[in-house]
Amino acid sequence: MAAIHHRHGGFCRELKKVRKGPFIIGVAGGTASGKSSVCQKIIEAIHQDPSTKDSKIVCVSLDNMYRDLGPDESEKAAQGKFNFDHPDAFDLNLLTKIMKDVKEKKSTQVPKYDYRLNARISGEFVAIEPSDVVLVEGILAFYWPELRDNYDMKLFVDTDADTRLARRVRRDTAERGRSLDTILNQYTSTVKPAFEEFCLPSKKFADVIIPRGADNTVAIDLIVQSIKDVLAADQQLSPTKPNAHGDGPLPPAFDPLVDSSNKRCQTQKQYFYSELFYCEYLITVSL
Ligand SMILES: Nc1ncnc2c1ncn2[C@@H]1O[C@H](COP(=O)(O)OP(=O)(O)O)[C@@H](O)[C@H]1O
Ligand SMILES: Nc1ccn([C@@H]2O[C@H](COP(=O)(O)O)[C@@H](O)[C@H]2O)c(=O)n1
Repeated sequence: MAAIHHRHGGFCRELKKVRKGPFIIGVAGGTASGKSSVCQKIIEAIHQDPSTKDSKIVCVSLDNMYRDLGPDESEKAAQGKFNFDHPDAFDLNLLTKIMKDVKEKKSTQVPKYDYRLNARISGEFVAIEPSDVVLVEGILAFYWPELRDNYDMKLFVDTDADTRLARRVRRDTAERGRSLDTILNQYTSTVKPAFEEFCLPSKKFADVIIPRGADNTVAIDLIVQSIKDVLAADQQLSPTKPNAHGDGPLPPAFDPLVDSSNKRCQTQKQYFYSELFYCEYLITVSL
């Protein structure tokens, strides 16, 4: 029941024990499905809303977690023959360390990665500051249970393979210094088989599947609304906020009966969420 308790903590004081760190969202999907674009849209929407504009939201990309290659592997990579879509291509220790820092709301550093050199850029890092919401995106974001278990919400960006390949050709020729021949060889020899073996089966872990990626504004709006609800609940529970309710009665803003009687729900969307919260409240109290 942790997933229900922690997401709508206004109903349940146990929430404080369930999630102390940031709200962590895993975002998986095939290459060029639109994972980064979806994350960008979510971040923009949170920053644009006056009620959440001061919340800290950050994206950590598994693209920066590729491990260093040995000389033979580098040679293969230069020819487009190294399998960057296999779990072994990633630095799991680094990933684990960064997730630990992020969960504990500690500042951390993610190495910058150069796709032209197939290597980390020596001495260059992206700083990740302690955040309220952390998006973790990558083709294998759901693959490792130890990574997956950190997520409070899991999104799978589901874009058809033709569209993804077309986008990858455009992107990798323009931004990653690849020839068309190398891209197509890599795609058929490693990218596609690894997608089918490691990425696609992980779709079953998703809470929300987003067809068409960043074009799916309805799905993104719903996800953003859900994040805003979590941020609002966190604010209510924060001991530093003057309106924190501690062990007292439930705050009116989170009383499901008040919400479902529509006093606080001006829009249909809000009403939908209050109904959803009420259902979760009933499940919670019945356990
Ligand atoms: N909805 C879209 N329409 C057109 N191009 C898109 C769309 N979403 C992403 N792209 C382009 O496709 C490429 C891959 O998108 P990106 O969001 O980086 O995917 P991923 O993070 O899954 O690799 C980028 O060049 C991006 O500009
Ligand atoms: N040196 C590298 C490292 C990775 N790739 C490819 O990147 C893809 C993952 O990134 P997306 O933004 O597309 O999700 C993955 O499919 C790798 O094949 C690469 O080509 N070279």
